[in-house]
Amino acid sequence: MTFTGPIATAGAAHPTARTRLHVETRGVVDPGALLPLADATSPLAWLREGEGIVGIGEALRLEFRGPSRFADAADAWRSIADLAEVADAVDVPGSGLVAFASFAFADDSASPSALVVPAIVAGRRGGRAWITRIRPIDGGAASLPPLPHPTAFGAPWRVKLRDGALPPSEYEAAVAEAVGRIEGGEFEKVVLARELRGRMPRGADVRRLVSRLSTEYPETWTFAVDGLVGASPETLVRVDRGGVSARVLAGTASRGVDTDGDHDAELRLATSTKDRDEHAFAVRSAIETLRPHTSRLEASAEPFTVRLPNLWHLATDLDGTLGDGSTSLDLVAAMHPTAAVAGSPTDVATAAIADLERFDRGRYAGPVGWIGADGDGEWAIALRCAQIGPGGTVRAHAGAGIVRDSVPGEELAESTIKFQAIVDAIG
Ligand SMILES: C=C(O[C@H]1C=CC=C(C(=O)O)[C@@H]1O)C(=O)O
Repeated sequence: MTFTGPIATAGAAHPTARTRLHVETRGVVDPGALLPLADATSPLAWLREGEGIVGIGEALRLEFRGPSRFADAADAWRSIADLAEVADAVDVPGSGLVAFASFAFADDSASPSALVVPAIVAGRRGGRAWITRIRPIDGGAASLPPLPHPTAFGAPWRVKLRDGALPPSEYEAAVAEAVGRIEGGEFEKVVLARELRGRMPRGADVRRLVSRLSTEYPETWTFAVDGLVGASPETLVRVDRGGVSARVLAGTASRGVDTDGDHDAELRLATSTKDRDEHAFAVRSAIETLRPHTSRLEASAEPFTVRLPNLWHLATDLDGTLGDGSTSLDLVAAMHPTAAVAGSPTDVATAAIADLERFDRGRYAGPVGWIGADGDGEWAIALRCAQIGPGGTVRAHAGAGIVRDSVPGEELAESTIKFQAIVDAIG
């Protein structure tokens, strides 16, 4: 697929990477919950443990497609940040100029990757709250947008999700085929996903879904960017004043039904050769891609277990120091797709996904997050999520890492547990 270049859409009169933005951040009395400030039908949000940012309106929006989507977005952002006039009286991660972004998983996806600079950002971090107002300097609004007001959530709504592409029997067949190819030496690991579909009622308040996810999964990154809503436990990369960190996840077990069963499930996962192998591929790929950009990079010595309400994961934390002046988006470009969502080796596994899944993942398993004017930012892998499309269509995806010892029925069950976050929140 060929690159079509940044596509100017809403926001400023003719928004491009050359658009000059005026940005003002000032501290405010803590407004309490941030979500009631967000737009009801297309909220922008990045939340964890009661902190984060929400965006309202659009000052600038750029879209990117094709294999160069990350590099093009990174270049565009450098230009936008260089040209912006920023007065930031708060100076914490997320204050000042920020863009929310979400990228398609595959180079040939029909889904555009979007970089959205809100007209207003409301944030809270480390006990400080702020409001940022952003306007285009040329040809746009002459004054800053008005301060936002909270609005009550609209009526409750539910969506019944049904099997979409790769229904259970076909998913199991794809897993069996993948195991055969692994045994044949074609690749070592591939991550295969399946789809659920539904339709939201007209005018549904999407903040209800975001709110349910952040309440039920407070330790995850709850995000809403351009219709992509989810609660991801996996930090793709975080850059904060020269520090780089990531949380690699791969290897999953469902929670036990009682305390003893739960402890057994955790222990089985921590000692499972199959899960540790699957995890090792993901850690290796993350280290290999981050190392050239860091002057120091350390990984936790052993994988540890992370507990979510519905499942256990094996996790490894990476911590390092940026060595080459990369922005967080440059690192995202280098790291995507990790072995946690593609497989290993990356190229062969990515081709096998296209071949075995035979559907467009859209932004599922792509990077989602925010970037600031200095290039710092926080990015997750878009997991446990649903994409809300035109007319209220909903597409949700969940997958599992397939290795030599994978059993189709067990991988299907694992994908079902992973769906639980979004299925329970939406349905
Ligand atoms: C591909 C997904 O999860 C990845 C992240 C954590 C654990 C995974 C696993 O155990 O297979 C997957 O690699 C998904 O949630 O759709």
